[in-house]
Amino acid sequence: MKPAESPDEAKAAAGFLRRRVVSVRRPLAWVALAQFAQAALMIPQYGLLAAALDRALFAGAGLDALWPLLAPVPALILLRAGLTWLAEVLAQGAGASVRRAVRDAVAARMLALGPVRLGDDAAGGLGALLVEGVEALDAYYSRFVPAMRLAVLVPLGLLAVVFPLDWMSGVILLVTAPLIPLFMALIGAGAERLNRRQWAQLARMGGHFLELIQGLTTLSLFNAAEAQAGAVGRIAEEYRVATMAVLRMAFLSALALEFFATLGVALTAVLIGFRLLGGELGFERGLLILLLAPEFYAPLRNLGVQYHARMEALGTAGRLAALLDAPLPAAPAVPAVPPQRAPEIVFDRVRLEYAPGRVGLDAASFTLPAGRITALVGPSGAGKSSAVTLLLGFAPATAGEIRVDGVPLSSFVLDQWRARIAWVPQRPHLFAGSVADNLRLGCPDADPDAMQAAMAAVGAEALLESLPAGLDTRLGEDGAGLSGGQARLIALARAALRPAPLLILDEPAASLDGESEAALLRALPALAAGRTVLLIAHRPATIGAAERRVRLEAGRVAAVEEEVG
Ligand SMILES: Nc1ncnc2c1ncn2[C@@H]1O[C@H](COP(=O)(O)OP(=O)(O)OP(=O)(O)O)[C@@H](O)[C@H]1O
Repeated sequence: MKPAESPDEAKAAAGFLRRRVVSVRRPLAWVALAQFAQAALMIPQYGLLAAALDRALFAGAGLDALWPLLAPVPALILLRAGLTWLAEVLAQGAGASVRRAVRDAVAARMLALGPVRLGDDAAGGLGALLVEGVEALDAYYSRFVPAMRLAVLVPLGLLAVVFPLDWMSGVILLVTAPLIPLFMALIGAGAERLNRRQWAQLARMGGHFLELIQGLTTLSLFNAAEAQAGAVGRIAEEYRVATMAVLRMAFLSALALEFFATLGVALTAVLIGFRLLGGELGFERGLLILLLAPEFYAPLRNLGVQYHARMEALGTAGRLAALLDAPLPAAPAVPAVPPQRAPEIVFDRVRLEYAPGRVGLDAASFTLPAGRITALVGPSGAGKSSAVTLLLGFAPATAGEIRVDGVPLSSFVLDQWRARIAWVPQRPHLFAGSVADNLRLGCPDADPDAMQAAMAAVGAEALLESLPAGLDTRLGEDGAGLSGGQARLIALARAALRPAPLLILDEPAASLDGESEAALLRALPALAAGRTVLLIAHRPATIGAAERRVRLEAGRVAAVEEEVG
């Protein structure tokens, strides 16, 4: 996804943030109430202090006379502290709940879109979006939204108190207050653009870092690690420049806010001072207004401080909105039930065009007969994986149709259809966890006996014996701790364990030694029993294990060979 730059995308970002306020409306209402109550208690607190000082200074009152005025003050301070704490806890809860909901939604969307539709996004960029991007939303909901409400409620409330006390001070507050939001809005537009740029740099840097880590071996071997590290360094420098621009803007706006707020307080103080001297205003009243004046500007200044939270959230919301609004594969109007038994699959003049000019399959017609092993063969780029991409529902056919027992593939609900498929991709992924955890992905309620049988079925008994804790052996991320061939054997056992009538194997013997390959090929008929098998194969031995061979060339079927006898 590109950085959110156009006005439409900026609007989508703001809409995205607003829509989510609704989901935390209740806790945020409580936050506003607690904060407003906390601010309201300031009035009796300062009122009592002003009265006590007035009596002490001008009426010579002793501690006995002042005691009833001062006694409630500590209780008011404690109560205000309690309310501040409560508002903070509630605000943090609201922020956390939005983050959780957005992360769940983004993760679900990524799963629903699948690898082909997500293809434009570098993994690092998506990772940054899920982690830092969602994190940036927190302060918007836990700080900015409450600050915005308080910036309206408290000044209005205080004006209602100050006007009856002294209309002149009321007018000064009323006139100077709008200058702060006005100035904020003026610099806001520039800050928004800078924040989006900063975010785009961060996503780019994430992508480069991930590539650097994933490709470390290749880069070291080609002596290119330094060049790549240099590229990361350059991007980090660009990120620093973008960040400094954001900070400069933040400091500039803070300076302006402080200036206007201080000016307002100073103006109020000077006018109160003159009128105190002239005897036009009582001391108690003047002092109370003077104590309240900074509190009048405080929520507005706080809003200015929290404004960068909005900018930061807007910087990532555009990308989150684009991801969450990306069109999902259309669900069938009248879903069909996918087959329970080995199906016959027909590709009927199927075309897959990933993007204009990027053709994976071109009017390809072939059949995978029910219960038999069909090999898709052909040179690299011929369209073999594209056929699998279509079967797995990661992309829809651009033209033509795939039928499963005569029913169009598009009439199945994707999840239900995928539940009927056992798949071993070219580079199978193993997750951090035990071997058993990885096997159970294929069949969640498989018991240890079934798992051992599955390992035996793919000729992996020797591997199982060599693992220090057998099925309970812990694996690192992406099967770290296993060789490529060992990881493939576990992925094959995972597919063997899955009770699915369609088995798709993408070059199953890749990275296996001769002995393991022979064991796997011996096990293949048992593995394939009762299933329709699609085998992508390059190696002659693997191709030989198939009963039918469909040769693809440049996305088209070049030949179909049937085993005789
Ligand atoms: N996600 C994608 N986006 C754009 N083009 C793609 C994508 N995946 C594959 N292609 C293109 O589609 C064509 C067929 O690729 P495919 O991966 O299906 O070939 P293959 O026969 O499986 O090759 P190999 O044996 O190397 O795996 C290629 O020209 C490839 O560049």
